[in-house]
Parts: sequence; C-alpha cells; structure tokens
Amino acid sequence: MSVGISIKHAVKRYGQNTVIPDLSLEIQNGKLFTLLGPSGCGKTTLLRMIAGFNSIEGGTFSFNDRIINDMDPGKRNIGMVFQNYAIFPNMSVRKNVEFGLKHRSLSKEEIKQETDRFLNLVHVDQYADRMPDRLSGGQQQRVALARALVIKPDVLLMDEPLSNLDAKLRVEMRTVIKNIQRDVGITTVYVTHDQEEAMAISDEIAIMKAGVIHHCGKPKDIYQRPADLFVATFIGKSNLLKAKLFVTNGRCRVEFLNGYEAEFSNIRKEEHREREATVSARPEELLVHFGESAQPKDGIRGIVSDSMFLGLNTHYFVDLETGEKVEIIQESRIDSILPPGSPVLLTLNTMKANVFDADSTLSLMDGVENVAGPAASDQAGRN
Ligand SMILES: Nc1ncnc2c1ncn2[C@@H]1O[C@H](COP(=O)(O)OP(=O)(O)OP(=O)(O)O)[C@@H](O)[C@H]1O
Repeated sequence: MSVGISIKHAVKRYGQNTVIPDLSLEIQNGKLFTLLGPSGCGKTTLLRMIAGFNSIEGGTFSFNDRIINDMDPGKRNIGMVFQNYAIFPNMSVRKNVEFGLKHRSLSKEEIKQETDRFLNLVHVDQYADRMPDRLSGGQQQRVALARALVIKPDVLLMDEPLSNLDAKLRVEMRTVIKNIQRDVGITTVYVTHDQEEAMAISDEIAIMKAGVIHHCGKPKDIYQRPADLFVATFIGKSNLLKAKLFVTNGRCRVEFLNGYEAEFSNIRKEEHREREATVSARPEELLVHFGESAQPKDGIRGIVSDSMFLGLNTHYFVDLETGEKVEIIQESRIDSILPPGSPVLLTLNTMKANVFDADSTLSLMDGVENVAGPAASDQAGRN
C-alpha cells in the first residue's frame, strides 16, 4: 500500500555541521516527488533520512499518520534504486528480481507470477535468464526498478537513477520511469540535480539549496512563477535586469535603467511596494524589435554580440545599452540570422516575466555538476 510522506521540521547534523536546519514538506500518496538542487544541498541526506540510513537530529518523519523516526530501515517497506544499479552480478535477471520475495511467505508459483509481472512491466522479460553483464545500462536499471517494486513497497526512493546512462538513454528512461511509477501508483521520492529530468517526470518538485527548500510546487509553477531569484536562475535560464518598481493607484510600473517603462499586472497585492527590483525574464520572454527609429522609452536598445542557430530556435546574445547582457531565444527566421553588430530593441512579455526584490539573497548559477552520489554499498549503517 502506497503512503503519503510528511516531514515536519527535520534537522540533520553531521557532527557540528548542520546541513538541514529546519525542513518541512508533504508528499501526497501516489505522487512522484523530486528533490532538486545543486550538489551538496542535502538531497541524498534527506532521502537517506526517509530510508532510515541517516540519523534524525530533529523533527518528525511520518508515513501516513505513523511516525517512522525510530523505525528500523528494514521495517519501513521501502524500495530503492540508485545510480549504480546495485543488482547482483552473479545472479540472472530473474533471480535478481525474485530475490526480495524469497523471505516472504509465498509459494514458488506466486513468486514466479510476481516476478514475471514485474519483468513484463519494465520490459526485460525477454532477458529473464541473462546475466547482468550482458545487459545495457538502461536494461540493468530496469532490472533494479523491477527488483525494487516486486516487494510492493509503500514508498520508492530513487537517487540519481539515470546519471550513469548516456544522454539518449537518460531521456528514454525518463518516460519508462514515469509510466511505471504511474501504473504502479507508488509514492516516489526522486533525487536528481538535472533540472530537465525533474521537469519531465515530476508531479511536484522541491528546489533545495543549503538544506532549505526554496520552492515546492508543480514543474510549470516553478518555471513560470519561481518563488525567488535562486529558483528563477536555477530552473531554466533567466536574464536579470535591474529596475525600480513604482506603484500608482494599484498599478505596478517597472522602470529599467535606460528609462524604459513597462506595466506589470501580475504582481500580487501584498508585493505592491515601491522598491529597487530585479526583473527576471526567460530568454523567450524578451521580445526583439528591429529598426533604429524606436524611441528609448519604447524598450531597451542593444547590439547583437553573437548568435547560435539551433534549428527551431536561434539564441541571440545581446549587449544592452544599460550595460547588462542578455540571452534571447527567437524562432529561427527563414531569411537570415541577425549578424553580430545588429541593433535591436527589446521589450518584455510582462505577463510572463517576474519581479523580485533587488536585495533577495542571490547566488547565481550554483554549480550543477554531475557529482556521483553515494554508492549503494554505502547505504548500510547510519551516520
Ligand atoms: N557522512 C557524512 N558526513 C559528513 N558530512 C556529510 C556526510 N554526507 C554528506 N555530508 C555533507 O552534507 C551536505 C549534503 O550532502 P548530500 O550528499 O546530501 O548532498 P546532495 O544534494 O545529495 O549532493 P550531490 O548532488 O552532490 O549528491 C554536504 O555538504 C556534504 O558534504
């Protein structure tokens, strides 16, 4: 039976070092929930706390209404999949999947039935008698998934399960995981530092930095209405432009450094304060106009410094008259690509761009390296 997970005021310390100061989140039953954040932000630590491999220094972890803080990891009924597959190399695919069922009071026939069901589900039934070293990485990861699911866990935990696969397979396996998770309907906590992967598979994403959740929500909400500048720049690309926000008769007007003014109607009432601001605009939210006759108040002028043709879209890198640099994405023109040196005038899609306080704590582009998480053999023992 799949369960909902509730974490309230979780604290994690390694010695004197507090890596999670006070974290709360709710994961609904049956959802695929992703922990996403830069390397070292505490994703694996939190996952291991849910699994019972890490001690908990504060707060409560519950499956439905049952507090699990002191429950033995073996009793939590959790299925786990890690990046290094962690399947037994000396056992056939079938034996690997059967393994978890051996100590359950099931007849041979029931074990075979259940094993077949999950081998089918992950599409490795035709390799049932092969040894793992004769499988591709993607097939091995499917076996690991079948082995995790065959025990009918209450919760599935996945730690960077695709990071050892090549780029094409990674994209393919996203769909496999999402479909299987949906079919089985199991609450899944998924750790990745790959934002595109997170967007592609998740029902909900928590964006973490330094043990703190900055935004928890549906992929679309996080992309379109990020909670703060960290989230805006961590998920997708964002151009940041300095501005001032003025409020007159309930209407918000943003003035950029060159005097260009734009009205923003999407700013929440409680945010209606005059202030120094930073406008965050995705590359596709900056609109390009041509011709030098446009007046400064009509937009922000710039000069194309470089361009990159990527088929459907062309990316332009533009130096603005304000001294700022931006990246713009435009659907590729049929005639020609704007050469370096071309003058352009930019305006904003004010329905989509977001306005933040200028002084929000900002640490742009925290490293999103491809750093390996702990090996499965590390999972034993608490720390
Ligand atoms: N066993 C440990 N002892 C001491 N510090 C640890 C231990 N495990 C993790 N840490 C520290 O806790 C912080 C969070 O680490 P964690 O592995 O949870 O990050 P992560 O977000 O999963 O990173 P990555 O994406 O690189 O795997 C890091 O600063 C890390 O150095």
